[in-house]
Parts: sequence; structure tokens; C-alpha cells
Amino acid sequence: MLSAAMAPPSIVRSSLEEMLDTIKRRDELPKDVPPALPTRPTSKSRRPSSRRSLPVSVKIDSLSVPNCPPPKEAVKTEEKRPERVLMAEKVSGVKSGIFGSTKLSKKMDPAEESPYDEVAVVNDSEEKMLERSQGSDPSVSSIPSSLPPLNEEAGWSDNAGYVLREVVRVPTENILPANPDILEGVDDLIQLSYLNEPSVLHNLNNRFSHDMIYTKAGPVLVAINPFKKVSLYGNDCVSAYRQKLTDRPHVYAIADTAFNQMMRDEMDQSIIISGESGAGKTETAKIAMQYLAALGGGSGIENEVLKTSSILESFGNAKTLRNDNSSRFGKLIEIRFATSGKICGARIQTFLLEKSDCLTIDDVDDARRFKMLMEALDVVQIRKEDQRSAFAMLAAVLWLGNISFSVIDNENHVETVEDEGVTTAARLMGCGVRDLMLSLSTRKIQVGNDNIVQKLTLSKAIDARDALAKSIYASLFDWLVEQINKSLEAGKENTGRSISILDIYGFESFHKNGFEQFCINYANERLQQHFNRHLFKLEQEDYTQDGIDWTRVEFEDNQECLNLFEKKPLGLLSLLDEESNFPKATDLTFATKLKQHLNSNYYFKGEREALSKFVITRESPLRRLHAADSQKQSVGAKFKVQLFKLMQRLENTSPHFIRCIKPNTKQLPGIYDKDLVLQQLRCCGVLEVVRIARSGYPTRMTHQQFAKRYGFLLLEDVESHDPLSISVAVLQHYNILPDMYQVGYTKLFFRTGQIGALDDARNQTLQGILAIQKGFRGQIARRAFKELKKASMILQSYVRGEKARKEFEYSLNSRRAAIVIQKHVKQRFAKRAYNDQKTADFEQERAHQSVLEELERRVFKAETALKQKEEKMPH
Ligand SMILES: Nc1ncnc2c1ncn2[C@@H]1O[C@H](COP(=O)(O)OP(=O)(O)OP(=O)(O)O)[C@@H](O)[C@H]1O
Repeated sequence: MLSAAMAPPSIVRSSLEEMLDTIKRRDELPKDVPPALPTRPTSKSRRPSSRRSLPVSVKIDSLSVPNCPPPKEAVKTEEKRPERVLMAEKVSGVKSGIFGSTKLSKKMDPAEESPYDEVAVVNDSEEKMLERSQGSDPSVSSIPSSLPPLNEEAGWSDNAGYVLREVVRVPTENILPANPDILEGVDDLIQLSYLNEPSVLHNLNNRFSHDMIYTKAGPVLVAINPFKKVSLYGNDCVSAYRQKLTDRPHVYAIADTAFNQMMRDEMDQSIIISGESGAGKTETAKIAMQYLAALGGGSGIENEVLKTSSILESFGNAKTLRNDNSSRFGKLIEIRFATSGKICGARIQTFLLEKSDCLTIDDVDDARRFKMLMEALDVVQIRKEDQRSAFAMLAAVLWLGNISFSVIDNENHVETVEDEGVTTAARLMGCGVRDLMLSLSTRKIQVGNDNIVQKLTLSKAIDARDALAKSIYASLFDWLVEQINKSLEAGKENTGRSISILDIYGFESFHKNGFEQFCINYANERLQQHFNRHLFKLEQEDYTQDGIDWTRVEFEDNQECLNLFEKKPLGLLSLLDEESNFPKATDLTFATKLKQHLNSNYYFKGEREALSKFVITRESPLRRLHAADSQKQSVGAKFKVQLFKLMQRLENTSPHFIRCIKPNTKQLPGIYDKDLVLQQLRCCGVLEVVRIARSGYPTRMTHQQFAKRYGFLLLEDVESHDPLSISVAVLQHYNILPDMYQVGYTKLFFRTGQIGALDDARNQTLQGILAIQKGFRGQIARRAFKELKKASMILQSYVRGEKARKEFEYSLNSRRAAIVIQKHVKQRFAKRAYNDQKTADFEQERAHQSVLEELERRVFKAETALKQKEEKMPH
């Protein structure tokens, strides 16, 4: 260990000066690294304007901080070193760290942070210095932080805020530059100033640790499986992408682009999702479907499309070593859209169902899943009767597994045991028990014109039984897919526009690989070819054909590996078919044949220790196959045809690629296994794609398209000019720098972001035009409205006057009539009242009269009586 006490300051200083000089010189590194993107600086991609005298990647802590506590002990353990250095070591395969992978120093407050948790590295000259200062032991791995401060006269005062903490020996050629802090966790790997594996790994890790699982790698979306719920989905998020409120990398963004391109270019699109088993392809496909359903929903069919996943997963997924819910089939879901952009149907194509099963899976509620399945079967309108038949077949497959055999002779020939297994299976399958028992234990061979029945040995009988179960299951699966397709069939309004989502099994390698793994990996090689074709070959061919200046980017072409599978007559598939036609063919004879014909092929390896084994290697240890164990003659050929058709279909679409990455094999959240991630990134050539995308011209348009789209931006009349002159005039008008584009024979090629700038100008101009049009149209409309209003008011006044006059006359007449009527009525009432009064007066008079008469009568009577009384009285 080197300490301040052991090293006199002058020696240390001169040695450090020497070392820092070396580091300064290394600042001119790296020659092989492409220059920073010559795009317009954005807030994210802008590099620091002032450069330090140390490379950005070097971290040396403060020498001038007197309070820096001396190290208690040298930091030796790997755990204490920053993650990035460890990652870089593994990547480069060098025992010690990578210079460039250390981080630009953050200015540390010695009072707050321990100065011992960062690392610096030295190269060979630093090593010499160390040897000098510490004696002869070059393996010393640290120098102290408590070196005496250097003063400004030393000439590198700007470095005085740093001190070396730990020394890691690195061969110079393994030193890679790190990116400045400002580029930490960028959205698109294109933005990295230094594009190397450690930087890419670090960037992805940085994002992954913040739950930003999506990153763009130029035109490709890299999706790292979080193995946990992340809050990146849902209606709000969908709306944000639909309304273009965000442009962060996301599956939604890819689906949105595909949809818009389909509508704009009237061309079918495809979203090709690839990655290893368990990398998240199926989930990603579902997320893309959800977005498209939200975008093109409304007809109700989108719900059916979404429900299909549940049916397909129930019948086609299984637990494997790599994934608890592994799709054991590939699928292409073609979602069809009407001209309006509404989903009008869908079609599903499946590939090669691998038929193995596992009974229980942790954390899976079978009852709930079953309920969901039953609902989904109803939604896609599979009749109840058919559903029952399907479950009967499923039960038959399970009962077939219970069928056993008894050996009947010493040649190991067998007979089927007649038990519940065979009788139930026969009943469910609708065949005779005897027939089933016979067909499982014998085989027919045609010899000349005769059919000979031969008894099977135990192993052959078991194979026959399993093959029958698998074939019933496969037919059941195909039948289900057919029913789903019938239900999702597009109506007449289908315009033929579609977005196909391909979710196909990733490369597989198990301890013992079967024919299915062989086919799966073959399909993956084909897809890799498609990826290469679009992102490397076609791209570069396009540049060359159009005669533009271009430095080729090398990529690994897998054509030779594909030839190994496909070439006739000596490709693996042809040889397999040929061998299957021989009656006495075995795994061993097949393997021997392969070795005989293919040993010279670079990608083929016949294994010595096990005669019936062979290996196909390309790049990666992941792509190893051991033993092809299928004897079926036509399955391979059929699969090849299916694959070719798929490729043809994909070729007619505009592709969008999503690369799913599995961060760890434990299927756990928060674990980022750099080696595993790197292996996958290498496997799919992510770095090369980024390299092409950033050094290339990702946007291109024919002269005609360009002139039509942007020609109107020129003020002059451009009608009479040819498209190329118009295009060049537009570019000059908008000051697009010459190294931002290239003019090809037929097309214009633009660097990233350039067309965006032009489009902004176009949109602004269009908006301006729209505003003027809006004002002008508004003015015309207002004037027309006013005139119309005036005319209608005149018309209304005439009509209203006439109407009022008529109403007045009418009411006058009514009034007059009313008065006459009133007069008569009143007269009648008056008359009646008068008569009544008269009658009453008369009656009263009469009554009065009669009272008077009565009175007179009474008076007369009284007078008479009085007279009589007086007469009688004596006088
Ligand atoms: N975006 C995501 N968010 C949360 N979990 C995810 C996501 N993507 C994948 N997963 C988890 O990872 C598991 C495996 O994903 P998935 O089945 O999609 O992988 P795959 O690549 O389709 O695998 P295989 O090729 O075996 O079918 C899922 O069951 C889920 O638990």
C-alpha cells in the first residue's frame, strides 16, 4: 500500500504530473469511436461546451481537500467498486476495470460523502509510476487519498479537485470512453456520444433501475422485462401517446407510429417482437394490441381480439425452465382496419405448437383463469356444444396418458392393457376400445401389395401413444384458432389494411433439445435475417443504389447459417426428410449422415462424445442445439413452407421492431444481469443498428415526395420546376446544413431529426395558412351572414306586417261581433230582469192589495160586529 508518509511529495507530484499528462493525451482518444452526432443540439444530446483537461471518464477526487479522511483500508473488494466498472470488466473479459467505464466525477462535498467509494484507473505509464513509488510490487491496487495537495504552480490546477482512490490495471486497448453525465439514461442510444457495449449496458441499466424499461436503439425499441408491474400503461398513458403529449420510447409509441403510417401510406405494417423465452414478447404484443384496440376501437370487435389472448394462452402456453407462462407456439395476429381507421376484423396464424406440459405453476389461480377462459370462449362465439366437445378432447388427451402396456414376449412386444384409461379415452374419442388398443400396440407396413401388421415394442408403443395425444392436442389447438378466425373475420368494409403483430418464440436451448427447439431456432434465424435485411442490408443497399457517400457498417450476416438449414439437397431439413424415408433410419444414422455431409460447414459441429448429437453454433452459446429426435418426415418441410409464407407476408409490410430483453434468468424484478443482457444485445445486433442509424440517414424520401410535401413552403410558384430543384431550393431556404442530408439519384436522405425540423416548419406554415384561411373564411361567412340577415329581416318585416294586419282585422271583426253578441245578450238579460222585476212588483202589489183587502174586511167585520153589539145593547 502506498501512503503519503512513504512517498515524498515531490516524487508523488512528478509522478502524478506524468500520469495526468498521459491521461490528458488520452483525451484525444478514441480514434475508432464515431464522432458525436452531428444533429442539431437538443437539451438531451448537447455536450458540455467547455472541456476539462481530463477525459470525461476519469474520476479523481479532490487533492486539495485537507479534511479528506485517510482511507481505513484500500478498497479491494469488487462489491465496493462502482457497478459500471464491474460490468465493464465482464464485458471486456479483462480482469481489471475499463478506464472509460468509470464515471465523470461529481463534485463531492468531503463533509458529506465518503471519498472512498469511487474508482480511478491507470494505464501502463501509471503503472510505472506506481512501481516507482511503492517499490517493486506492481500488483498494488490502491494509492491513498491523503496525498499532499498540489499547488497551482504545478500547472494543472483545474485537476486539483481530484484524487486517485483505487488503481485498476487495464491494457490500453481495452480502455473505452464513458459518456458525460448529461447523457445519463438517454431515451435513444443514438444520443450517446460514445457508443460502446459498457455505455449501452450502463444506459439501459440506469433506465431499468428507474422503471424506464423502454429505450430506443435507433429504429428499434428495446424493452427490458421488469418482472413486476410498472406504471407505464393504462388509459391515461394511452391518451398521452394518442395526443402526442409524450415521445418517450414505449410500445404504445411503436403501435402509434405503425397505425399512423398505415393510414398515411396506405401500406400494411408489422410489429415484429422478438427475444428470448421469457423476455416479455407476449406481454409486449398484448400491450401493442391494447393500444391499437384503443385507437381503432368502437366496433366491439376489438374486445374479441383482446380476448383471444386468453384462449390461446390457456391452450398454447406452458411452464418451462425459462418462463412460467411460455408461449409454446408462434403467432401472427393480423388486425385489420377499415378506411375509417376502425378495427374491422382480425386473423390469427399460429406456428408449430410445442406440446409438453407442466401441471402446476406457482401464483396461478387455475379456477380464475378457467373462468376467464370460459368467458373468452363465449365472447368469440364458440358454441356451448363445441366447447363441450373441445373439453372432451382435452380429457381424452389426459386419459391417453394413463394408458399402459404389458410386455407379451421376450422381444419386448406389447399389448395395450384394457383398463379405465383406454376405455374412457376410446369413449371420449368416439372410437371402439379394441380399435384403439390395436392401433396403439401395432403398426401396419406395406410389403409389396400386402399389408403386414407388426407388434410394437414397449418404447415404440409409448411413442405412438404420446404421438397420438400430441396430434389430437395439435388438432384441437388448430380447430380453436380456426373458430376464433371465423368469429373475427373482417366484414365487407375491410380495406385490406392491417397491422400484423408477430410474437414468436425466442431462441431456445435446453439440456436436451428436441425437434421443436430445432424448428424454433431455425425460425429465429429467419427472423434475424429479416431484421438484418431491413436494418442493415436494405438500408445500406439503398444508400449504395442511390449513389450517396457512405461508410459501410459491418454486421454479421446469418445467411450461411440459414443455408445450413435450408440448402438443397444437403441442408439439415432436406437430409432429415431423406433419412426419414429410409425404413431403418435411426437417430444415429441421421447424425452420422449429417456429420458426413455437413462437417465442413463452419456452423455445424458433430459431437464426438455422443454419436447421435450435433450442434449448430452462431455467435452465441444460446443458440446451441443438441440432438434432433423427430422422425416425422414432413413436419420440418411443412414448417419451412410456413416460415417462407410468413416471411413473404412480412416482406409486404413496413416493419417495426421490438427487441425484448430478459434482465435475469430468475424471473425476478430489480436484477440486471449484465452478461445476460449483453449476450442478448449482441445476439440481435442492437449496437450495429444504432451505429447505422446514427451514422446513416434514417429518413428518406423520393424527390417527388419531398417536393410535393415541402415545395409549397417556397414563396415562388414551383409548378414549372422539376422535383429535384424544388427539393434543393427548400433545403437551402431552410438552411439545412449540407452534412445533414445527401441527395441521391432518386431520393433525399436525412440524418436523424432533420426531417423533424422541416416538418415543424411545414406544420407552422400550415398552421399559419390555416389561420389566414380561417380569418378569410370567417370574414366571408360573416359578410354573407349579415346580408342574409338583412334580407331575411326585410322579408320577415313584410311577412310579420301582413300577418299583424290580418290578425288585427280578424281581432277587430271578432271584437265587433262580440259587441253585437254582447248587446243582444245584455238586452236579453235586461229584458229578463225587467220582466222579473215587473212580475215581482205586480206580485208585491197584489199581495199588498190582498193585505189591504184583508184589513178592510177585518175592519168591516169588526165594525159590523160592533154595530150589532151596539144595537143589541139597551140604550
Ligand atoms: N411489460 C411487462 N410488465 C410486467 N411484467 C412483464 C412485462 N413483460 C413481461 N413480464 C413478465 O414476464 C413474464 C414472461 O413474459 P412473456 O410470457 O411475455 O415472455 P415471452 O418472451 O413471450 O416468453 P416465451 O417466448 O417463453 O413465450 C410474464 O409472465 C410477466 O410476468
